[in-house]
Amino acid sequence: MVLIGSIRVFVRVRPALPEELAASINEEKRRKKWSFGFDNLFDPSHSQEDVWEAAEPLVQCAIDGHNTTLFAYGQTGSGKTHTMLGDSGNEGIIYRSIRKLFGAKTQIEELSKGGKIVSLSVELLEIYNEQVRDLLSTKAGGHETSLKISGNKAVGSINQPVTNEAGVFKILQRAQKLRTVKATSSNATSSRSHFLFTIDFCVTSEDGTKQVGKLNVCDLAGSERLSKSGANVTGRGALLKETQNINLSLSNLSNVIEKLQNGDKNVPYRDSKLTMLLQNSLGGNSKTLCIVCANPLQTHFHETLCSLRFAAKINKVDLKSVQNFSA
Ligand SMILES: Nc1ncnc2c1ncn2[C@@H]1O[C@H](COP(=O)(O)OP(=O)(O)OP(=O)(O)O)[C@@H](O)[C@H]1O
Repeated sequence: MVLIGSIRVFVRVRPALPEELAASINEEKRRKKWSFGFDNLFDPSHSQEDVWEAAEPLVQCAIDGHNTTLFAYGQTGSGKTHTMLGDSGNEGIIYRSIRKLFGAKTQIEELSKGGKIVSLSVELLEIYNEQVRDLLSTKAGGHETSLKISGNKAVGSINQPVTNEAGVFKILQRAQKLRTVKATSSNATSSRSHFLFTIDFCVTSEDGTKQVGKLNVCDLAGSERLSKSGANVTGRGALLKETQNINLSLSNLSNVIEKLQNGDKNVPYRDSKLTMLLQNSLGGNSKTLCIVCANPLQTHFHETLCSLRFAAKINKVDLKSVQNFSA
């Protein structure tokens, strides 16, 4: 993959889950076809390893000193958390990125050659109901405190220096437990917040020159129609507010990317916390990969089509590399 230009888009259609299989048998096939162009398409037979192999060059870009962002977008329950975080034994992109950095024949060793000093630090934030929270806070209830943003930084957030794989895994696992997750009508463990994992690199040469790079990996909260989430039911006001906030910030993200693609000077970064924090990592010389996740069932056809339209909007590819998708 040649990493020139701005945004790459992969689409990943997850397999039907055992409990969904029975429901999908009687689904009527649609006749109408839509065609979209993407950089990569993963069907249900593709593994975490396959997705990692395609995403790895982007992680390498961060190590080489670029501001790089990978984010997962899609309907609730479509496989974003599975793709970005995964489970032990079936790890997703964040865990594999850390292994790439610190594992055998490490990138860190490579970077440290010739007396260079490599320092790394990790930041873990969630954006819940348009409030930025620090998942690395160790104060009791500290992760529920809302942080202000100045420029594109969460004021007072912890940048935890890290030196080894085990250390990063430990803080990541703790942060995952603190993340706001709730049951919705579509997903028993739905992430109700955007999860932002950032690793900063700084390589200082003997003459004092510094090379910095940043890798952001975001597991975004799932988009969902109010009726499907069950949020419009009386007494579920909190869920309604969450769903509205999630949808609003995802539509702001889409607007920002569209304006960047069009070369517009007025990019509405300040319209949501997510785009404020990602301001320096979208556009310009940054490298961005969006993994659009999709549910394979016909019942979710409209949501899948919306996600694919979002993907098509941000991924203006030339027709030579078009792959077809029909739903
Ligand atoms: N490629 C896959 N292979 C097998 N199972 C998968 C795959 N992708 C997702 N799943 C399973 O599907 C379910 C929903 O996935 P996941 O929680 O990752 O969705 P999500 O998009 O993060 O949802 P939300 O936005 O509600 O948090 C989980 O049980 C997950 O293990």
